[in-house]
Amino acid sequence: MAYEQEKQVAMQATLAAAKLCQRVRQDIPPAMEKSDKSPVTVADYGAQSLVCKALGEAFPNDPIVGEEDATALRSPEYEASRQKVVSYVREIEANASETEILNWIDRGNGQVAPRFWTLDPIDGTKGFLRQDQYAIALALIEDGEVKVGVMVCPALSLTSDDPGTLFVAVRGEGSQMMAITEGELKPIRVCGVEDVSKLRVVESVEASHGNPEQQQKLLDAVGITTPSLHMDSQAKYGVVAAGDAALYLRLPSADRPDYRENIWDHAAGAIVVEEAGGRVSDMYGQPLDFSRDVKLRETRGVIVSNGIIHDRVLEALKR
Ligand SMILES: Nc1ncnc2c1ncn2[C@@H]1O[C@H](COP(=O)(O)OS(=O)(=O)O)[C@@H](OP(=O)(O)O)[C@H]1O
Ligand SMILES: [Mg+2]
Ligand SMILES: [Mg+2]
Ligand SMILES: [Mg+2]
Repeated sequence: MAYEQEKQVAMQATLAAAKLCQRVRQDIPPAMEKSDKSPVTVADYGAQSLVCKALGEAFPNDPIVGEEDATALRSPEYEASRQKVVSYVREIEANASETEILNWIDRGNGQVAPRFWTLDPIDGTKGFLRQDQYAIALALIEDGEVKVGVMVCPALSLTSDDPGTLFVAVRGEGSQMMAITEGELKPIRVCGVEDVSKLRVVESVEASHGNPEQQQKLLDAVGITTPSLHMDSQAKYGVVAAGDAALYLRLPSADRPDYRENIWDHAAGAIVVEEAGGRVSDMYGQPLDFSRDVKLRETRGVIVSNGIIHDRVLEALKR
């Protein structure tokens, strides 16, 4: 099977990161503020450290484009947070030094290349802080295409009482999911359409990450009457891939028309949905191009669907 080593390493690494995130969340972490005013926690740093360590060992030549870097954490001001990151990472990597742990985080400062990984160590940090949904999202991009994607959603329960679901996809080989404590992967498929009005839709929790008014107008135009589920992070892609929702809408925010999506916020989710039989595009039907830049410069809005209703949504958007 193609990319088998990449798939296994990515799964092990993101599961270790998920374990760290769950540990941090038991202790109710405070958030630090980044220069763009968005939150980051010791779990974001710890998760990035663990995933980058594993990838660096298995694939030393692959750059990693990660969301976080250790600059703030190295400053005297964040001494206490740094110590916490070190202590949580050492619960999993017992012999790691502080220098190693910070250097692993900074492995995520790689550049887009013909083959590279993109990592969101915690997607949905606000959800993580609220005790809601979040995801550890990792994808391999090669020759202009996402080839492997893994998302661990430690607070998402789809199969059993076990909270925690892992999604994984390899290009051309379908998508799978498993309950994280069970360890057995099962194929997943998007849902069909019997009655459009009853289709389930997922949207962001944070109103500013989309355009709730426009999204509601669009749903009215398509004829969907079921109230949307609001969920943080790429878990939204997971529920579409697993057939629990038919549509994920993310129209450009009216307050921030200049905002461009980051590749790590979509790459893993996109391949998981596509390989489950769904479709991912921008609001004009254009595919998302993860191979050029850290930002999806040409992408306006993101539409994720079971495939069947995609054109109907794009048509309604045109109108
Ligand atoms: N204005 C704007 N528009 C679109 N997207 C934005 C915007 N601001 C931030 N972000 C990114 O949203 C990521 C979380 O997305 P979600 O859809 O999960 O939002 S939410 O969790 O429901 O708030 C979040 O990812 P994380 O930083 O990893 O949490 C951000 O990268
Ligand atoms: Mg963030
Ligand atoms: Mg994110
Ligand atoms: Mg993040």
